[in-house]
Amino acid sequence: MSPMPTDAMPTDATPTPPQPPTAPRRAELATIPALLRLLPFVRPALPRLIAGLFSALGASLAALAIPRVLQVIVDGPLAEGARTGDTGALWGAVALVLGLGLAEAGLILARRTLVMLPANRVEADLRMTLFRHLQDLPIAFHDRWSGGQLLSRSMSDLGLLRRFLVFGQIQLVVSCVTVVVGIGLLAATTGWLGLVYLAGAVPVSVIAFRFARRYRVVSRRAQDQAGDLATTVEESVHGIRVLKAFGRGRDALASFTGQAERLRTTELAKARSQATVNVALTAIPELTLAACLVLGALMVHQGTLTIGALTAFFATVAVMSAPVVDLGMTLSMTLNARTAVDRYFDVLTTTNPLTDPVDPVDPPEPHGHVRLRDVTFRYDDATRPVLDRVDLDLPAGTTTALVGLTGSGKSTLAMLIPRLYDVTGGAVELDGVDVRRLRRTDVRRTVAVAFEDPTLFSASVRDNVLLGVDDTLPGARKDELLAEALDVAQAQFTGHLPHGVDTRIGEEGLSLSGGQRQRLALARAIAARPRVLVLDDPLSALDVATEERVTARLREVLHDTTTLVIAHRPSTVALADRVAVLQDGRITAVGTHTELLATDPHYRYVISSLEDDAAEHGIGTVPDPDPVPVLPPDGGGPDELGTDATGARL
Ligand SMILES: Nc1ncnc2c1ncn2[C@@H]1O[C@H](COP(=O)(O)OP(=O)(O)OP(=O)(O)O)[C@@H](O)[C@H]1O
Repeated sequence: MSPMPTDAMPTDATPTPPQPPTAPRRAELATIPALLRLLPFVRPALPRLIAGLFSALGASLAALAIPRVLQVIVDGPLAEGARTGDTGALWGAVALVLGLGLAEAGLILARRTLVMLPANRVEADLRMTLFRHLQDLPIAFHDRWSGGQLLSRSMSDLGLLRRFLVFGQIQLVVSCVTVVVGIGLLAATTGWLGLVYLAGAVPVSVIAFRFARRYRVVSRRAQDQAGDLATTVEESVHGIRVLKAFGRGRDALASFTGQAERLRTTELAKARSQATVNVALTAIPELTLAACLVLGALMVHQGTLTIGALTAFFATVAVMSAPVVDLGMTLSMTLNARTAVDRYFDVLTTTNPLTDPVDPVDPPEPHGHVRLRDVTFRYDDATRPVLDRVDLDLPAGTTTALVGLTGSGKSTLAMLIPRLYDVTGGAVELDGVDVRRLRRTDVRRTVAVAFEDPTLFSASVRDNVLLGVDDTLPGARKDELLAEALDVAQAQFTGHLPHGVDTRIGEEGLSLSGGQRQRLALARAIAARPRVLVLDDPLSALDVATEERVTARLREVLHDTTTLVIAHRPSTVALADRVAVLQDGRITAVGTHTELLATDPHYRYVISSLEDDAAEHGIGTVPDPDPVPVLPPDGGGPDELGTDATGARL
C-alpha cells in the first residue's frame, strides 16, 4: 500500500487543501458507453432484468390507461347516469379502473422480485472479479494504489451499482417511456393543451442536461474523496500504536476532520445541485400545469374540449409528474453509477505486466540453483536503478547472507527471486531457466519467502503456517510439516494458545508479539518445503537466546535448501556458508565471513555498523575469529546513503 499521505500526518490542525485522488485515472467515456461496460457482468442476469423492465413498463402503461378510462367514464356513463339516473354502466367502468390499479401494483411487485436477486448476483460477481484481479496484480500496482481507494471501489461503488441495477436503470427507461407516451397521448387527445404542456419539457431538458454535466464532476470528486478518507481510517487504525506512542492522536484527528470536512463540502455541493434541479423539475411542470388549467377551462368553455378529456388530461399529468419530479434523483443515481463504473474499471483494466509466458517452460527437476545475471532493477517512479548489473550465483543447497548498508537494495534483490517484481535488465534464473519463462505458480512453488514484517491473516495458526503447502497433501503429512516448521522456528508457544494451533490469530484474532509473529512467518516459509528460501531478516525481533536456537535448527533443516538470508544483525550472518556484499546497487564481494573481514573494507564497515546497532539493542554478534580494525570506506565522509564514517545513521 502506498505510504501515508502527507495530509494524514499534519503538524498542526490547519486543514490542508484538497488533495488529488491518490489513484490514477483514465480518459472518460460518455455515460451510456461507460455503463455498457457492465454488460459482460450483467448478461447472465439480462433475462430477469429485461422481464423486470417490461413489468415496470406494464405498470406504467396501466397507470397511463387509467386516465383514458376516466375520460370514458366521465364523458359516457357518468354523464349518461346524471341524465338518466341509470348507474349500471358506471360499475363496469369502475371495476376496470380497479383492475388496472391492481395490475399496476402487481407489476411493480413483479419488477422488484425479478430484479432484486440478479442485481445482488451481479454485484457479487463484480466484487469477486475485482478481488481476483487485485490478487493477480503485481506488487508495483499495490505500491501505487492506496488501500482505501481499493476498499471503497470494491464496497461502496459496487453498492451504488447494485442500486442502479435494481432501481435506477429501470426507472430511467420507464420515466422516459412514461413521459414520451404521456405527452403523445396528451397531444393526440387534447390538441393545443398537450402541446403547451410539451413546451414545458424544453426548459426541463436544458436544466437536466446542465445538471448532469455538473453532477458528474462532483460525484467523481465525492467518491474519490471517500476513498481517500477510507485510506486515512485504515492507516490510522493500522498505525494506532505509533500515533498513541507519539501523542499524535489529535493531529490524526485534525487531519481526518479536514478530509471528512472536504468530503462533507463535496456531498453538500452534490445535495445542493440535486435540490436545485429538483426545485426546477417540480416548479416548471407545476407552472405549465397552471397555464394548462386556464387554457383547458377556456377550451371546455368554448366547447373544443370535453370535461372528460380535461379530467383525463389532469389524470395523465398526475401519472407523468412522478417520473419528471424524480428525474433529478434518477439522473444522479445514473451518474453515481457511471462514476462507480469508471472507478471500477480504472482498476480492472490495469494490465498486469507480470504474467505467465504464452509458451511456458516446464520446470526442470528442481535443484534450487539461483543465478542473477547482469540484473538491473529500477522502480517505476524512480529516477535511477536500485540494482545495477548485479551478478550473483547461489549454488543449490548453499546458504548465502546478503549484507549491505540500509537502502542498498537487499530487499529489492530478494523480491526478484520469487518474481514479485520483474527485472528491468538481465535475468533471474532458477535451475538455468529465466523465471519469466516459467509459470508463476511453478516459481512460487520452488521459492518461499519470509519477510521482516510478518503478515498474519485472520485465521488459525495452522492455516497461517500451512499457507504455502500443497492443499492436496494428506492431513497427516500436513500435520507433520506444521509440527516440524513450528519446531524449527521455535514457535512452541503456539501449544499454549487457548486452542493450540487452531487458535485464531491475526487482526481479528489473538494478538501476538513481534517475535512470535516473526516465528510464525518463518515457520510458514519453512513448512512450504521450498527448494529456495529467501529470508528477509526474519529473526530481527527475536531475543538472543531464541535467535540462537532458531539459527541452530535452521542450519539443520537448510542443509539441502538454497537459502538467501538478508542480514541486518551480525549474528544472522552465522547462518551462512558465504556472504555477498551489496554496495551501490552492485555485488562487490562474495566470500566467507572471515575472508571478507580480512579483505573487504566495506564489509568490515557494514559489519561494524551492524555490531554497533546490535550492541545498542543488546543483541547477538558473530564471533570474530580474527578481529580486524574497522576502516571507514572512501575516506570516511558521510556517504550518499546517509551514514557517517562510524556507521551511525544520520
Ligand atoms: N516500492 C518502491 N518504490 C520506489 N522505491 C523503492 C520502493 N521500495 C524501495 N525503494 C527504494 O529502493 C531502495 C532500496 O530499498 P530496499 O528496501 O531494497 O533496501 P534495503 O537494502 O533492503 O534496505 P534496509 O536494509 O533498510 O531494509 C531505497 O532507496 C528505497 O527507497
